[in-house]
Amino acid sequence: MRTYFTKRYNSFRFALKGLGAAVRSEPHMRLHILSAVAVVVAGVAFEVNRVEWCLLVGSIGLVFTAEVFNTAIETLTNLVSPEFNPLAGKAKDLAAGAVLAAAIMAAVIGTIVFLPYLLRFLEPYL
Ligand SMILES: Nc1ncnc2c1ncn2[C@@H]1O[C@H](COP(=O)(O)OP(=O)(O)OP(=O)(O)O)[C@@H](O)[C@H]1O
Repeated sequence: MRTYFTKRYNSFRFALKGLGAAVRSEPHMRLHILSAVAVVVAGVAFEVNRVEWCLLVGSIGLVFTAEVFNTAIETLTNLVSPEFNPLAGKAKDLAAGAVLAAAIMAAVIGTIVFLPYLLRFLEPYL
């Protein structure tokens, strides 16, 4: 039983180590974190509702997840094929494409959520 919990605890630690490695090695990851902080600040400022929070947090999570997978695929590709290979390039381009798709969706969701609040906020000045 004790071994079971020690193993689960170690798996959790390794996963956190992976997240830390992604933040340290990937400038894009730091950009995503900065964007996420801006979204949370805007969400608090505009007092978005519960469903809107779920959409925003889901979008942030999707972009983070895609970036971590992208980093894993890049790392593995560099290990398996350090020399030029069209398939290695394709694998990296596909992984980067997944991050781009998630980021575009997040931007669309952010616009749908925040635009009405922004327009209401700016109404007196327009
Ligand atoms: N071994 C390779 N063989 C063929 N093409 C490659 C190879 N490595 C990289 N490429 C091409 O160069 C692009 C950039 O690769 P790179 O490894 O520099 O990733 P990156 O997007 O710059 O990642 P990061 O800036 O996060 O390190 C890839 O998307 C791919 O098109």
